[in-house]
Amino acid sequence: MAAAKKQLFLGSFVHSKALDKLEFLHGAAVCVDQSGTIVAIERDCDEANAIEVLFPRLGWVKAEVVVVRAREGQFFFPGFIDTHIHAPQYPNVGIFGNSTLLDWLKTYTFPLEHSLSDPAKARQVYTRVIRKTLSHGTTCAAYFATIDVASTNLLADLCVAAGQRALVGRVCMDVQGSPDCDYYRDATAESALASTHASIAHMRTLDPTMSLVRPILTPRFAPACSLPLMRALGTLARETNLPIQTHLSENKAEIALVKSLFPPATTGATDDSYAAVYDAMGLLTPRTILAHAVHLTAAERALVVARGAKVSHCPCSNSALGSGLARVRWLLDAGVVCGLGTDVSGGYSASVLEAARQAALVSRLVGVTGGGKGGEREKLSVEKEKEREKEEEKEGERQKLSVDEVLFLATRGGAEVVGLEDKVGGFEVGMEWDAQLIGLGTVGEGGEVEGGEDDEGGNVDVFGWESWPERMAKWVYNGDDRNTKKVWVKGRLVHERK
Ligand SMILES: O=c1[nH]c(=O)c2nc[nH]c2[nH]1
Repeated sequence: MAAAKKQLFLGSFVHSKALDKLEFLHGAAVCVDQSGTIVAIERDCDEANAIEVLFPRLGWVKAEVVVVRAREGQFFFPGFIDTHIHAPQYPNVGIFGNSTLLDWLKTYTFPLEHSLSDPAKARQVYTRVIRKTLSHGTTCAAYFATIDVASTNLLADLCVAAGQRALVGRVCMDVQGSPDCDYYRDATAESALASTHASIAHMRTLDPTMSLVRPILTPRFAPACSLPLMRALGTLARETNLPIQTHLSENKAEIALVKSLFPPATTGATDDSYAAVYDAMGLLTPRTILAHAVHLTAAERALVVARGAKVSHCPCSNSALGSGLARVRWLLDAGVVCGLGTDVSGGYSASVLEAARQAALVSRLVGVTGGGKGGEREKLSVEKEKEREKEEEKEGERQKLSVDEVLFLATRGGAEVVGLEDKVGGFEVGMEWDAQLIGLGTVGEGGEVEGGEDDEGGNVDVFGWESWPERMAKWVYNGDDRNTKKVWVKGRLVHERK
């Protein structure tokens, strides 16, 4: 369902123009037609100008247009794209104890996912996770559901009803005892495939033009999938052009497990790396989303680039489960397209803004732990050692992701990861109006927050002397859903903070 009316948005607009460059448009106008498409963007244009100049150009009549104004200090920003989130795990956010990936799956995750074959529970959880993510400005999410077809289909139904753009994947996992999920798995590769077809068919009927919701093939991760299942999903991807999502190289024990389960002689892979297993199964495509990619080797990175597969960087989860520090600059340097994932509930928050904040912070740690290089260190003379230290310091600095960069990953980068870069992620004529209205707190002369001491600005206080880049930094490092005043998808208002 799109916007029913023509809309004129007025005020400040901020979006990414390049990885390291936010663009600020102040006193601007954006026209959005009934289909939710941006049809005009005009700088230095107030309401009177828009009516006088833009409307005749568009053949619009004033009476048919709804006007939405950003107040002084507020700004429109593209909706966030969560490139990796497990909808059924939402009730577990923040609950992970001291576990690491494989024991976390067994202790916390599989029992919860299994329980969502209860339709009432699935409805409760999925309704909540959609509302929660919309309230944080997530206009598009790549969701893992569960192995249950009915509740996966329900997730897709609820996304359409709530107006959230989504890729919805029925999880495929047919391996017995690896890792320890006999009660929660597909009985065979054939039944996994049949269930996948059933949920694809449902989504094709639900949204035939895939204007909001589309299916995505979802082999959970190599240790939970048989070779016949992975091979069949690779073939299906080739035949249908459907996107794929899976996990790659998240945790060292997982990587060791993959090496032991899939020696190259069994897969026909060129080497024993994790990425090579997926490649041999036809699962590395330009439409593949690889979550985590924390411990990739240089050869795996080159393979990912060669296949055009994309990476979902999940810093909250990587830190919570102690998986490691993903080297995002190292990935970007090689041309890997990256976006951000909350990875609920390995990740403790459903907020992409939190993921952006953690991406910035983790990149600073990558910088001080060897510039993303690692490995054996050659012994050098004192002089040469000093030179090396200087070089490493410089390289460490370069690992840091700026505010502009993490906001790019949260929007434009994410759009490319989910294959929607022509539609969403920025404000351009021809793109769709997936946007959020952000409001920060304005501190008055007496130190009070204008509009009242309620949650007007949430955790962000703006004193008025900050530059716009500084306001963006305050938002990234201190903002939350209290700053997300309104959210639109395809021109439709899907969330409003009361
Ligand atoms: O962060 C993760 N969450 C999961 O649910 C999962 N399954 C396999 N590997 C995984 N990693």
